[in-house]
Amino acid sequence: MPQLDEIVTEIAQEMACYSDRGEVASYIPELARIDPKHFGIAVIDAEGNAHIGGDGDMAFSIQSISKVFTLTLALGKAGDRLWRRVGREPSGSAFNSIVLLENEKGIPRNPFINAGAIAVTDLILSGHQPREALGEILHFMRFLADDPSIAIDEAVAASEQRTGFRNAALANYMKSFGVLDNPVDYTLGVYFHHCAIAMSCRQLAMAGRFLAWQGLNPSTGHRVVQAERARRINSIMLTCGHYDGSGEFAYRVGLPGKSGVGGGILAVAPGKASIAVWAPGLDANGNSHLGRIALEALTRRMGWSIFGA
Ligand SMILES: NC(=O)CC[C@H](N)C(=O)O
Repeated sequence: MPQLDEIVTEIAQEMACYSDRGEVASYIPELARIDPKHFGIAVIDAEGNAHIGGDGDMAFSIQSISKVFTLTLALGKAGDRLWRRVGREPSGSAFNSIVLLENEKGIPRNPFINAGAIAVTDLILSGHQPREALGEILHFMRFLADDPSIAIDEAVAASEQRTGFRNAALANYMKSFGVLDNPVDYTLGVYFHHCAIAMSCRQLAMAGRFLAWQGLNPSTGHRVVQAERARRINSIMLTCGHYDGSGEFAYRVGLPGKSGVGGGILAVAPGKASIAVWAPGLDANGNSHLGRIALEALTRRMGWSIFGA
């Protein structure tokens, strides 16, 4: 698709010129060192072609984007039982907020806020050692992206482990309601490490293909999940994937998407493309500032919003 190639190149050039790039996450010290000038984009189209722009092959910390893949694994393990320990409604509050947990008896609003993702990680961990659970998550990412080189950035994991007091508070609070089965330290250790997986936009867009093609890996025809499950994961990405910025993201971009504080966003144009962007500067909700602007430009030019051209 030559037109798509041109659009991706144009967007990468446009993003390089922006001066307002948002603020790099500083609460994880290792992420604070990343240069906000980076911008990467990867679009994998229906023919399986990868269109790459800017730093689209540079690895970054995927952070909360990993929550899409842990949710997929946990649903594979527990099916609808998962929804007994986590909800699927937007929270209307920050990704690391604790306020709703008291009223809702330790049941997090959705699997993408930190509390929800910690509860999902705890479910994956049950019956395993932390090392095995982490191995399963990493193996799944490598399999989906068809790339065995994907690895965890240990410096990022250690950095968050040292400073993740708020996540520890969320986990202990849920534990007090009996929502977590495993020792809090074990669950948090696996959570911090899967957030610290490093991937490029190309690798992330590859890994997201099953969500754009009804649960199938389009290049092998291999089924990752049932079509219904892919559709449902997409719906949660649309309503909850950007925390308290999910409404704005739907309004401007019009695709299911999941952000991470490393500045990445995975977005899904069903039947059309799997897309990843990366720009480390964040907006007030902790979502990539330029990443959202780039996705808005892409969906507008391609007519890809799920709400119409
Ligand atoms: N929004 C995010 O990417 C947050 C993930 C990060 N690891 C945290 O727990 O704070």
